[in-house]
This record gives sequence, structure tokens and C-alpha cells, in this order.
Amino acid sequence: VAPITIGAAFVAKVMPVGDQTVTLGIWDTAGSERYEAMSRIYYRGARAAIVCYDLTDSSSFQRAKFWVNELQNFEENCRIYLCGTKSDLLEEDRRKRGVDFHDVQDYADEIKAELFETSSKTGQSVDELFQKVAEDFVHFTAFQVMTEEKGIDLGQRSGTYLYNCCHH
Ligand SMILES: Nc1nc2c(ncn2[C@@H]2O[C@H](COP(=O)(O)OP(=O)(O)OP(=O)(O)O)[C@@H](O)[C@H]2O)c(=O)[nH]1
Repeated sequence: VAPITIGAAFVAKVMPVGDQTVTLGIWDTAGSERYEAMSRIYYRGARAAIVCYDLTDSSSFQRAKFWVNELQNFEENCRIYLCGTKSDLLEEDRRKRGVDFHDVQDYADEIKAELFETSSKTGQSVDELFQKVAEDFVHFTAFQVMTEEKGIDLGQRSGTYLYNCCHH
């Protein structure tokens, strides 16, 4: 009997991105909606979420959509990565595919998510997925810092500060 996740498991993964190093703190949360409230504790403040579904099981894709809605409602700064799992089973037999690739791709475009098809068994696309998460983190954080710097009028800020301190 395969063990199921209750609560969450944690692992840290060090990823090189260009000349930088990013340490990803990865929480593997329970997939069942039953543990929804508990999972929320772990993904609160997350900058990236890998939402997995079983490529051979269409109902698992419906459950993945549930988690995407949760993330969209509660974590607006969290980038979403859709991850179809067990791709090795499709290599064996294409008829095992339970979720149409183009349907998922359309959905991924709609929610602005990246899509990967992976296998824990063969390791297919697993490294690429985590590499993309780390790269996006570096690129989007750099972009955010840049736009924030542009957006702040320091002259006005110190003026306001001065105004405040003269009146208190
Ligand atoms: N063929 C194949 N089987 C897989 C793969 N990944 C997981 N499995 C099998 O699918 C079953 C469930 O895998 P888990 O990793 O426990 O699934 P989970 O989504 O983490 O389950 P929860 O703990 O309930 O969240 C196990 O029997 C695994 O052996 C894969 O890439 N290929």
C-alpha cells in the first residue's frame, strides 16, 4: 500500500541559476481536499506552486483545478506550474492518457501557468520543472525590484516624511 501524505513533507533543493544560487524550500502537501485547511498553512506566502495531476486519470485533473482556484483566491503572488505525472505510463501505452494535452495547454494559457509532463519513475522533465521554478523566481524577483524602484518617487517620499516629522 502506497503511503499517503497527511500534513506535508519538506525538502530544500539548491539550484544554480546563471551565476546565482537559489535554495528552493519545497513543501509536498496532501493532495486530498480533505486536508485543504492544513495545506493552506504550508502554501501561505508561497511564490510558486506545482499543482500535480495524474496524466492517466481525468478526475485528478479536475482536482488539480480545485487547487488552482484555491491558489488564485488566496495567493496572488504565487506562480502556478501544472505538472502531469506518470508520463512513463503513456510511453508504454498512449491509450492510457486520460487528459488531453491540448485541453490542459489551453487551461494553462488561461491561468498563465507553465505546463510540464513528468515521471517520478524515469525522472522525465523533473529537473527541467524545478529549474524553471528557480529561474522564474530569479527573473521575476529582479523584475519586481526594478519596477518597484522605478515606481517610488524618493523626492516625494522624503517630503512626506519631513512633513510628518515636523508635525509630530
Ligand atoms: N508509473 C508511475 N507510477 C507513479 C509515478 N508517480 C507515482 N506513482 C505511483 O502512484 C501512486 C501514488 O503516488 P504518490 O506519490 O504516493 O501520490 P501522491 O499524490 O503524493 O499521494 P498523496 O500522498 O495522497 O498526496 C504510488 O503507487 C506510486 O508508485 C510515476 O511517475 N510513474
